[in-house]
Amino acid sequence: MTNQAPIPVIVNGAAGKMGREVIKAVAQAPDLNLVGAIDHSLEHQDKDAGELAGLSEPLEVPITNQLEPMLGYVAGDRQSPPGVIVDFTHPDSVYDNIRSAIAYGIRPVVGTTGLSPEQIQDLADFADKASTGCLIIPNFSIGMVLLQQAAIAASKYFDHVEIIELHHNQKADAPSGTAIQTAQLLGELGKTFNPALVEETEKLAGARGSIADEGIRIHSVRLPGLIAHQEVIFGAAGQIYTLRHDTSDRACYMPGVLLAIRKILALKSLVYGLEKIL
Ligand SMILES: NC(=O)C1=CN([C@@H]2O[C@H](COP(=O)(O)OP(=O)(O)OC[C@H]3O[C@@H](n4cnc5c(N)ncnc54)[C@H](OP(=O)(O)O)[C@@H]3O)[C@@H](O)[C@H]2O)C=CC1
Ligand SMILES: O=C(O)C1=N[C@H](C(=O)O)C[C@H](O)C1
Repeated sequence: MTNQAPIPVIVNGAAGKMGREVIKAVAQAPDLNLVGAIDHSLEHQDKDAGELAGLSEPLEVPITNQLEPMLGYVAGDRQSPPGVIVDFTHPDSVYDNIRSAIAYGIRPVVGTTGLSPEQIQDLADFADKASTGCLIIPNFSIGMVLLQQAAIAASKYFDHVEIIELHHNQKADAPSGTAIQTAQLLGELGKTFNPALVEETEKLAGARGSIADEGIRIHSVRLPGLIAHQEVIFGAAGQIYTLRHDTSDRACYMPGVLLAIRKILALKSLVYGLEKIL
């Protein structure tokens, strides 16, 4: 047991599916202190974050849509460790949210997907200049890290691979951040995947999915009833090797989110991917 003051945590996207889970997880962690809950939706302004998240007791933290005043308030508290903001918002807002947080010295733990490689590089440069930790984690579940590691191991032996990601149909971005990261991890091995055997014609545009930089095809499925699922399918003569990860509850992301909040205070730059902090 240490006597260290709890880490102040702000949740952005507090009324969303992930935001509500994060509020519950932070509220139950004795070394963390939920100090702010932000959501742009006017519907939820001034509601108690704990009650909105389904906790039986209020947390006395009202939802607000005022990001910058909240960042300023937490940055001004010199008695506590540096503040952390957890972002599960929207691809359209996440870049600006991260820049604002870093400008105030508040460490961003980012789950929101949809950032472009150029935006991530720009944020890495900004975090470097500010000597401020920033974590961008396309997938917080340990099962996905294990799937990706297994895919990296398999790719040594297979030259053909495609990815199918399946999500609920309220997801804004496609392909998923996780699928893009999985293709990047395989691409980093410097291998050319999927050498074409015939000239292919798409009779319907998109029939063969999108092609990530690494030549790996990604197919996106969106249906009600799904949460988040991914298959990485390797093929070779006479055999198929399939890796699959399924989520059945968003609670699966919370150990990774809490780990990221605790680890970010020791970082001075941007780190991408949960596997780098395990
Ligand atoms: N890294 C990971 O492990 C995971 C990442 N994700 C990603 O997290 C993001 C959020 O997912 P999810 O919770 O399912 O989505 P939701 O739509 O359920 O939640 C997003 C919330 O953020 C709000 N919001 C949108 N824009 C802003 C903004 N500019 N400022 C503050 N709040 C805003 C939304 O309000 P409104 O609905 O009114 O627009 C909503 O309440 C997605 O990018 C998703 O891909 C999801 C699961 C796991
Ligand atoms: O929107 C989601 O739900 C998810 N988004 C992330 C992604 O785009 O990879 C992580 C997980 O797949 C759930």
